Amino acid sequence: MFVLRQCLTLGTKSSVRNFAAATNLVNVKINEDTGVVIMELNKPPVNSLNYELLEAMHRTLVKLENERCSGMILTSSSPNTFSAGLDLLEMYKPTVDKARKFWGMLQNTWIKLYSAPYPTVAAINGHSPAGGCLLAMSCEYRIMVPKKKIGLNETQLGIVAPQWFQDCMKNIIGSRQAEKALIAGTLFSSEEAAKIGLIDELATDKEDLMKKAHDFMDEQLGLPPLARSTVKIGFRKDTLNRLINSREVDTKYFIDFIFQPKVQESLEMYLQALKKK
Ligand SMILES: CC/C=C\C/C=C\C/C=C\C=C\CC(=O)SCCNC(=O)CCNC(=O)[C@H](O)C(C)(C)COP(=O)(O)OP(=O)(O)OC[C@H]1O[C@@H](n2cnc3c(N)ncnc32)[C@H](O)[C@@H]1OP(=O)(O)O
Repeated sequence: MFVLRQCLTLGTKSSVRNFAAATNLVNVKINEDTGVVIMELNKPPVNSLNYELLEAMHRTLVKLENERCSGMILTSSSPNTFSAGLDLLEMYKPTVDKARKFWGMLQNTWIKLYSAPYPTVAAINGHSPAGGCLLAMSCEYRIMVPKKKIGLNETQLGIVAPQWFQDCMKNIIGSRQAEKALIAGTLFSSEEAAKIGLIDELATDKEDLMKKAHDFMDEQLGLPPLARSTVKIGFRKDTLNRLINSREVDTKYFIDFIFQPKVQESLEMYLQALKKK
């Protein structure tokens, strides 16, 4: 399998097809021999997750259900950032309708990604705060380049990571570590994240990152797919159902929370600080 993949990636026999996407916010390539898909987030400069990017991801995930997709590697085209998390502009002075639509699409995308039956790997080639960390945590396996930051830093911004973000972290690093990290809003270095198990492997550089992602995929493709996915969904169903059964309440929390004047003030200050950097 490894040799076959090397031949394919080195281009001796090009069987990689661009997956027709309605936008260029995600670049999607499917290897027609192995069925492995690479989904590259492509919203410069930092892949902040606005409605349009989430919608493009969601549409791709739906489309993959009807393709011969055997696995998916999620990565980013940005040189420095995997994803900067939710687009703060979606939360800063939106209309209620816009905020509701945005949150609904975030929920849709997360449900699809978290419940994908095929193996999913986050090839984290840059910083991955907040919603970026959520995307990475929703994959089954995480590999990260050195000296970048990852974590649910919401508390530090004066906002609260939603319950399902928190659940994802708890499922990966355990309740005690997650409680400490969430209360403090810790952003871990790649090296620290590897120590506590928030990421599974450290890569030496971007080339090594993709090699390791394909290695993990090769291992998974050797397993009986139905047994594999049944176990995966068994582990994830409580977390999934917790959101699925309370989507409306979760949306109401979000709307009530972001429309508080203090939260809007914090967002404004944070946005200004980011612009001044
Ligand atoms: C009871 C409670 C119930 C329910 C919960 C209710 C509410 C919860 C609500 C929200 C949950 C939110 C989760 C989130 O994801 S919030 C987003 C958090 N993200 C961050 O804190 C990251 C911010 N960005 C950075 O730290 C950096 O940009 C970086 C490290 C990712 C990359 O650094 P660089 O130096 O490479 O790039 P910059 O110069 O900083 O940025 C370039 C450019 O991009 C703009 N930008 C950055 N991040 C965002 C973002 N998240 N949204 C929008 N825009 C962003 C930045 O301002 C720069 O813009 P300009 O080029 O200056 O115009």
